[in-house]
Amino acid sequence: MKVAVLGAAGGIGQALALLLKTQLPAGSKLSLYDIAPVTPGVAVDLSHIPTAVEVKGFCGEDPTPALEGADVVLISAGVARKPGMDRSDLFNINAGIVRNLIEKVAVTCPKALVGIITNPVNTTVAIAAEVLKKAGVYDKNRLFGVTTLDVIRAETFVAEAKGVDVKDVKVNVIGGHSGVTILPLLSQIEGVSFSDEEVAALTKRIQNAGTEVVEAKAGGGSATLSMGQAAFRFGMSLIRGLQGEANVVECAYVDGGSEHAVFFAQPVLLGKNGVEKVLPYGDISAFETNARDAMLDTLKGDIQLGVDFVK
Ligand SMILES: NC(=O)C1=CN([C@@H]2O[C@H](COP(=O)(O)OP(=O)(O)OC[C@H]3O[C@@H](n4cnc5c(N)ncnc54)[C@H](O)[C@@H]3O)[C@@H](O)[C@H]2O)C=CC1
Ligand SMILES: O=C([O-])CC(=O)C(=O)O
Repeated sequence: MKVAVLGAAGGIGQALALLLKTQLPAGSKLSLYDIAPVTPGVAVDLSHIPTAVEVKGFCGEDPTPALEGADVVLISAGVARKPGMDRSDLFNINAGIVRNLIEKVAVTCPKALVGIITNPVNTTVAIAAEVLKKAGVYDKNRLFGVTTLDVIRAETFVAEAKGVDVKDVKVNVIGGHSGVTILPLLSQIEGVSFSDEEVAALTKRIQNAGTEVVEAKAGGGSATLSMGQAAFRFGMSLIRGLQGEANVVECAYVDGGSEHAVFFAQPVLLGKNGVEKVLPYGDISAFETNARDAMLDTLKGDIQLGVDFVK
């Protein structure tokens, strides 16, 4: 199994690379790429950790050597938010970065499963899809917007609020990955109940959790360590699916035939070809139905921005 991390010298990339180096299955290859010249050094640093995972680092303008033979590509290359910015403010810089990287993926490892972390995810995933379509290699089952951070935040905050073991809390988060497009389905969580006020407050906190970190870091960036963990969880689930493990389910932002929007985050069953099956997200409350319907104009607008960028 070969995993490539693009943006590997950054805050997310380094945290993710550490987790992958220590926990990928024995015999795996880890390939780190970033434009930053420090990247080969990050790989040398990690290579001193005694695990049976071979790690190589690449820098410069061309990611091709890092992508050769990759089964999974996780992309966190780009710029992060500062206080006062929305994720959409990152579009101007990150749209072109994702387009250029995906052009190389399309040529070098068109069959790889690709997880996009770079914001604004609602739009960058649409950009990636259009680039892959142009290259004639688009497979909707192999492209994912990584929304796992919303899931782990929801699970953490619910466990804290209800005083239950976080291991027992499973939350589906649907929609997209910004503001009102993030919709945690709190009504479905087994074993806990919430007042209307609690639902409103928890939903808002989960939607604004990225901003909570951006403000706490006070100009020093956005979530990196929790995102590293989230990307690791998602990347490992992709790998477990590729290896034929049964019942590997994650929420992700996919082109899954949703009635709501071309791309929509919902639970998917992962397998040897990426998305094995898009799963229904189940019954939702009146509050959640309203929130879902209210997000759709924003989400569709975000997606269209990506489509137009490539056209
Ligand atoms: N999907 C999600 O839930 C989350 C997404 N993010 C997003 O992830 C992205 C990365 O965040 P951080 O790691 O904190 O940023 P960072 O600034 O620490 O790292 C980004 C890295 O990308 C590299 N880079 C820039 N242009 C590149 C290119 N053309 N090719 C290869 N590498 C390039 C930089 O050299 C840097 O090392 C941001 O867009 C951020 O908004 C952050 C948190 C959560
Ligand atoms: O908020 C940001 O800019 C980074 C991000 O996507 C998150 O933490 O969810």
